[in-house]
Order: sequence, then C-alpha cells, then structure tokens
Amino acid sequence: SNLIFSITAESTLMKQKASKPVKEIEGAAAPAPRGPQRPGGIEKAKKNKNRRKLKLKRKKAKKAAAASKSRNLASQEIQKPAAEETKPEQSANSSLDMSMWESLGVCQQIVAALRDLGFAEPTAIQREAIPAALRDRRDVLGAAETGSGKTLAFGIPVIQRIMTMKSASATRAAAVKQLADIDDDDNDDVGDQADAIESADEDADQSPDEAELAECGWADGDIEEDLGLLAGSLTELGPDGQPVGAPQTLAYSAENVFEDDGSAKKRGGRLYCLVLTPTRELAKQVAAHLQRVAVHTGVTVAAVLGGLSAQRQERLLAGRPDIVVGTPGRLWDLIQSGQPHLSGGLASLPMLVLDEADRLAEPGHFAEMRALLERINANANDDDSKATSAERPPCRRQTLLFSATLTFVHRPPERPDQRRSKLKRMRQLGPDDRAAALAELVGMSGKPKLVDTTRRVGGLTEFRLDCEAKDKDLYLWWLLRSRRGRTLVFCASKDTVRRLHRLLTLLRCPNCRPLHSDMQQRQRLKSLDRFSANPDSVLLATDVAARGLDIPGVEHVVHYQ
Ligand SMILES: Nc1ncnc2c1ncn2[C@@H]1O[C@H](COP(=O)(O)OP(=O)(O)OP(=O)(O)O)[C@@H](O)[C@H]1O
Repeated sequence: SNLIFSITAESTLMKQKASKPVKEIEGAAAPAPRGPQRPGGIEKAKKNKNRRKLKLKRKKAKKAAAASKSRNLASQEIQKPAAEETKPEQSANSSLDMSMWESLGVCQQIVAALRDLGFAEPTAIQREAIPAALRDRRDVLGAAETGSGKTLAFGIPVIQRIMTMKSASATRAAAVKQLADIDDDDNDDVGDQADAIESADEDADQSPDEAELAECGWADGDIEEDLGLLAGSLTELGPDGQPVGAPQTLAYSAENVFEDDGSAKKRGGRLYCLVLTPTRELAKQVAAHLQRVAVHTGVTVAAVLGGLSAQRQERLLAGRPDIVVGTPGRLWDLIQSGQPHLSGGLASLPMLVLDEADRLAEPGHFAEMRALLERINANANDDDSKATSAERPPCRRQTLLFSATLTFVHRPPERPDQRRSKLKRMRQLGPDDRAAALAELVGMSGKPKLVDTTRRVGGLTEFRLDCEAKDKDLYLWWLLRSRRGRTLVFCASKDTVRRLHRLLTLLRCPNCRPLHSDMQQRQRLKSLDRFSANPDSVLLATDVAARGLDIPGVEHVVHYQ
C-alpha cells in the first residue's frame, strides 16, 4: 500500500505541474508550436521567425489592452489577491484580544510584543504582580511554581518603568537644551535651570565615551558574537513617552552603537535594573525573554555570564545596557574590579530583581549575594541622605523578588553569631512574617506586596492551626469531625500512627485505618483499599509509607507535626 500511495502522490503532483502552464497560457495567448528545426530549411525558418514575431506583437498588444483595462478597475480589487495571500500570517495574532494586558496598565509597545509572542492573557502571577509593581510602584515578593511566567511578572514592570524613566530624562535634556538656547537675563527661575542643567550633566557623564571603550578593550572583531547577548529595539520616544515614528528593530553593530551621529550616546545611559539569577543558564534565558518583550521599547538588556571572557563582558557593559542580568558571583567580581557601568550604576540603582531567590539564598551563592546587597543598600542609604539635602531628586529603589517558594526562609544563610536564634525565630514565623523577614534581608522598603500563587494551586487551600502540644489530639479529632471527606493524616512516626489509631478508634471515629512500614503487606493493602473505596474515611500514615501513593479524591491532608 505504501507503494501505491507513493505512485498516486507522484502522479497527482505531475498532473498539477502539467496543468499549471496550460492554465497560464490559456489566459494569455496560444503557445508557439515547438516543432523540430530541420537543417537547411531557410525559407521555413524565416516564415517561422516572422510568425513568432507576429505572435509576440499580438501578445504585447493583448497585454497592453489588459493593463489599460485593469487601470480602470478599482485598485482594491487588483490588490485583493495579494492581500489575501499575506492575511493568514498577519491575522494569526492580530485577532488576539489583548485587553487583559491593557487593563493591567501595560503599554502599547509591550502589548505589541506580547501579541507577536501570542501571549493573549497574563498568567496568575503576572495578573497580580504587574499592577502592584507598575501602577503602585510597590516592592513585590512573588512565589509561583516553575513555568508559571514569573519572568514577565517582573520583566514587564521593569521594562515599562525604564521607558518612563528614560522618557523623563529625555524631557529634562530637552528642557536644558531649550534653556541653553534662550538668552534670558530676567529669568526668575534660576533654581529650576540649575537643576535641569545638573541632571543633563549627570546624563552626559553616563554616556559612553570612546576613549573609555578603548580602555575596556573594545575591538571590532567580536561584535557579531555579542549581538545575541545585547539586543533590543530602538523606538524614538517623544516627551510624552509615546513612540515617534515606526519602531526599528535593532541589530547592534559598530555603526549604530558607537559611530553614529551621537544618537548612540543618547541611548547609552545609566544602569536601571540589575537582575540576579542563581545560574548562568537562567541568566541567559531571562535576558532573552526580556529582550523579546522589549523589542519595540528601546530598552536594552545584557546578560553577564560566567563563561564569557572578561574582555567581552567589558564590551557588553561598555554599551551601557539598561538592564543587566547575571549571577551574583560574576557581578560581584565585576563590581569589585570597578567596572564603571555596574559600580557607577549601583550608586542610584532604581530597580533590583532577585529571580529564584530561594536558590540565591542557598549557601553557594549567599556570601556574594549578601555582599552585593550590602553594597547596593549602602549606596541607597547614601543616596537617601543626598536626597534630603535637596541636591538630587529622591530615588527610591524598587525591589522585586521572585521564587518558586517562600519557604526557603526556613533555611536562612549561615550567620555564625545569630545562627540558632535566627533559625528558631524563622521557624516560628507565619507566611506573611516570613515574607517580611526576607524583605528585611534584601533591604526592601515599606511593606512589600506578597503574591503567592503556590498556595492556590489546583484549588488547594493551606491552613495552619497553632496550638499547645497537649491540645493537638483534640484539634485533630475536631478537624475530622467537622470536615467530612476522604482525609489523609501524615504522622512523623510509626508510634504516633499507632497511638492515634487507638485513640480515634476509642473515640468512634468512623473508617479510620493505619498505614506504616511495620504492618504486613496484606494489612497495608487492605488499609489502602478501604481508604480508596470509601469517600468518607481516614488514613493515618507515616510519610515514608504513603510517599508516592496516588489515591484519587483525597479531600483533606493533615500534617500532624
Ligand atoms: N502570559 C503568558 N502566556 C503564555 N505563555 C507565557 C506567558 N508568560 C510566560 N509564558 C511562557 O511560559 C514559559 C514559562 O515562563 P517563565 O520562564 O517566565 O516561567 P518561570 O515561572 O520563570 O519558570 P522557571 O521557574 O522555570 O524559570 C515561557 O516559555 C514563557 O514564554
């Protein structure tokens, strides 16, 4: 049958090929007969030549007539087929309803990129974190499981806030230019002028300088290799923050970064955001993700990775990307070596992101992360003191911390002096207190917005019941009496399972069965069967015995600790 199929397919193809030219010719003119040329038949050849000329003339005349006829037709009608051809590709995402993003306050340039990616709706963590970070400018502590879209939950507010800050800085620069152009001796508002000029000077100080770049070892050779790590788009923004003209996708090159007419200097600027990730791979992934969303915004992103040579890193950072993504170790090395974009940028860093903070808090990373945080926080404090002296506008840093779980604060980093007491204190904290403790560690300002979608996975609701040890049995009994449905009670030891089984049987708790590793296999299977078969039953189990069991329809899980 394979053979038959293959022949059928081929003959269909051949038929199509054969029919196509026929169809085309039918619509135009009759094909010229292609007979074999007999050598020596000059007369005949001449006749044939004349005939071909005549046919060519007729064909041209027909074509001209058709063209003039078509000119008289409505232009839309002529272009219709071409438009229809491109339509399917364009309409794939253009029909998406992006109103949910808009309702979160996401700007058009970012919505356009999300549309290109086919992301019609925000995920749960994005729905909650974006307005808090973007509209309310709050610090955010976000917890959501892997693959839930955490990168854009912090990435969108970061990119959009940078757009706003850059636009404000462009407005200031324009104001300074205007002021410089006006020769106004009677200007009362001298203070304002001075402020505007000062901020313009700050901007100018942060522009890339070619001599500085040369010092950093910039050479034309490897520029192409860097393109994948430093990319973005260029959209000129007007004073109102809206794009002027069509967005241009940028492929960075030597020309458009350093040898243009000065626009590169305008583009390169301060460090707006530092994103810390625990691994190189994640840094690369996060940077790529942010770049895709920033494609129409003019915001630039660079990943500083452990595997890159120091020279290449210097070159990347010499481009003064708005966002730098990297691991704490590598970033700390660069800061210590005095890398100007990073060291200078920390002095008044507007935004800080900790991605996968639970892993960043592990001992392997924590020493460097703490050093980095201390440096950033020290600078922020310096900045605050300057702000009060009215030399500069106050710059409150916004911190966004995301993690797969917030439970990592159970395992705080080693602090030899306070180790025991702090551990003990953390264990006693509830989720909100834990978040607050973490916020304090990172140096978050105010009360951060806590967004934890892990507590709501699949409609799961988690409660904790605090009580005296002597009242634990009473509360368990109360729980089992007040909540009907299949209930699994995890116990820490076999002895507890035995004791609770005896107690609950005495208290006439119905359909209560034990499960632990000292039981015979037959008894264990019986307990499991009864529990699975009865929708209103209780299984008292050690976590070792019950691990990996897949029992459908469990209504309640109790951790008897
Ligand atoms: N709103 C959305 N709609 C559809 N897909 C999305 C949306 N947001 C993110 N994604 C996609 O979901 C995938 C997971 O996103 P992301 O990497 O941000 O998750 P994560 O929570 O950070 O996971 P991890 O912990 O593994 O890093 C990515 O491929 C991303 O492109």
